[in-house]
Amino acid sequence: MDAAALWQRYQDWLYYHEGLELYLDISRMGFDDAFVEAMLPKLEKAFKDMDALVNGAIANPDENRMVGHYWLRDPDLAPTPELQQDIVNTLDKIETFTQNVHTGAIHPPRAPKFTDVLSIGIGGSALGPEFVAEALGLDYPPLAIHFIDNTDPAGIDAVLAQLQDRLSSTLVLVISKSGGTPETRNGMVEVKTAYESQNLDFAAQAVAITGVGSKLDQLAKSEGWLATFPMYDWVGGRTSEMSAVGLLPASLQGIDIRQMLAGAKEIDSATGSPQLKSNPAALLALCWYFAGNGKGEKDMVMLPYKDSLLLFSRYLQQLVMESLGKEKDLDGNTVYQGIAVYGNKGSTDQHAYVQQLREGVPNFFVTFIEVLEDRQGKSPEVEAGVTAGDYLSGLLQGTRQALYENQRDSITVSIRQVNARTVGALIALYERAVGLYASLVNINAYHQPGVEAGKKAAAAILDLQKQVMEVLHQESAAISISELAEKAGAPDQIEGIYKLLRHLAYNQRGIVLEGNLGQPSSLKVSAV
Ligand SMILES: O=P(O)(O)OC[C@H]1O[C@](O)(CO)[C@@H](O)[C@@H]1O
Repeated sequence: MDAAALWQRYQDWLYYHEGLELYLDISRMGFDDAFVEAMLPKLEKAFKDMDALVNGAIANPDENRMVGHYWLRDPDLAPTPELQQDIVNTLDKIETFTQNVHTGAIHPPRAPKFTDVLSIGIGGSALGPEFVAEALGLDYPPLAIHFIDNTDPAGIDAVLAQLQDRLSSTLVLVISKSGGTPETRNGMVEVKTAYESQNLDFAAQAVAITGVGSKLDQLAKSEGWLATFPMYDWVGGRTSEMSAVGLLPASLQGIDIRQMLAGAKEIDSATGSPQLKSNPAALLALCWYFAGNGKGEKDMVMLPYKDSLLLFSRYLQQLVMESLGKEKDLDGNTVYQGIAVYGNKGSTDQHAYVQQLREGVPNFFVTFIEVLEDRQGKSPEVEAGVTAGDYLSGLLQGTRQALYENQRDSITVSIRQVNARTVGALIALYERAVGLYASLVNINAYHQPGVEAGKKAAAAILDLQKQVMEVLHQESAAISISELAEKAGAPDQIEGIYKLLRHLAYNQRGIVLEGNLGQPSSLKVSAV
C-alpha cells in the first residue's frame, strides 16, 4: 500500500474517544473489508452475549456465576438493588477507612499513623494492584506499598527486610477471593510470625479482602482483624481491579480511585456499543481474531512506550491468558484456545528482542501503547531542537514502520497521559476486548479449570512428603529411595519422592542423602 493509501486507511479505521483523549489505530493490521464483512455475524452475537452478561446472565456457566465487573464502575447496571447497594457501600467503606488511616484516626497500637502497606496476594489478587501502583504511584504517597505475591521464602525475606524497622506502622492487606490460596496463606503466616517476633499485635494491623464466609474471612473475624472488605463471587480475580481488591490498596496510596472508576465507566459506555467502528474493544477483538486466525496463532506483544506502564503486559498476561487459554469451547469441543501475551516496554525492548520481531519468526502482532505527553512540564533538549521524549516518540514510530515494512502487524493505542482515568480506561478496555473475543471464539472466559490441576498436584506432593517423613522416622538405618517409595506405598511416585527429599536435604530439614548426587538411584536416605 502506498503512503497515500495508508494515510487514508489510518483515517478510515481511526477510533478516537473524545472524553478520554484515547486513540486506537488498527490501520497496520492487514485485514480487508471482506474479513470484516464475514465477521459481522459473529460480532453481532458477541454484542448480544455481552449485553446478557451485563444484565446479569449466568455468563460463567461452569461456576454458575454472574460476571459483574462492569457494575463496579456503574452500580446502576447491577441487576438487583441489593447488589447496587453492596457496591456503593463497599466503595464508601473503602473511602472512609482510607481517610481514617490517612488522618491517623485509625492507627496501629504502637504508632500514631500507618506509614506502609504490605499487600499479600497472588494472581488477580496482586497483578492489578501491582500494575496500578507502578503506573500511578505518587512520588510521596501517604503510605508506601510493598507486595508479597509468592510463596518464595527469599522473596518474603526481602520484603520483610525492607520493612523491618517499620513493621509497627505497617498495615497488612491479605487479599484472596477464595480465601484459601496456599501462597497467600503462607505469606500471611510468615508475616504474622514476623509481627509476633517483634511483639506486635498482627490482628490490630491486618485487613482481609476476601469472599464473605471464606476461610480467610472466618480467620479475620475470629482473630478480630482491623477490618474486612468483601470480594464478590460475581467478580473474577483477574477482573477485580475495580473491586476492593484494587481500590483499597490504590486509595491507601493516595491514588484517585473515583477517577479510575470514572475512566473505566467512560470507556465501558463506548465498548458497550454494538457498532464496530465506535467500539474500541470490538475493534481490538476483531484484530486479535484476524491476527491469530481465531485460534491464537499469533502472540500479543505489548509494548508501552512509558516506564510507568511496565507492568501492563504482566497484568494482561493473566487477564488474557487465564481468560482465553481454554481446552474446550462452550459446546464441549476440544479447541485449545488462547493468545500468548508478553512484553515489557519500549524503547527498552528494542535493545532486547525487537530484532526477532523485525526479522525472525513472524508469530506475533504488536500493540504499541503511546503516551502523548512526555512529562509534566517542559523538557530540556538533548540535542539541538530534540528532547528525550522526541526520541521515545520517534522510536515508537520507527519500530511500527519497520515492522510494517516486514509484514508484521501492529495496533497502536494512544493516550494523553498516564493518570487514574486513563489507567481505569485501559483496564476496562481490555476487560471488554477479552469478553468479546471469548464470544467470537465461543469459549467461557470466566473460569480457570486448568489452574486446578497444578494446585491439586502440588497438594498431593505435600501429602506425600508427610507420608515419606513418617516412614523415614521409623527407619533405624539409611535406605534407598526405591525402598522408601515402596514402604511409603507410593512406588509410582519415586521421582517426586526423590525431588522432595533433595529439597528437604538442601534446607536443613533433617534429611541426609548419601551417595552419588548425580546418580539418584545410588542414594541412601535417612532422617536425623
Ligand atoms: O484471589 P485468590 O482466590 O487467592 O486467587 C488468586 C488467583 O488464583 C487463581 O484462581 C488461579 O491462578 C486466579 O484466577 C486468581 O486470581
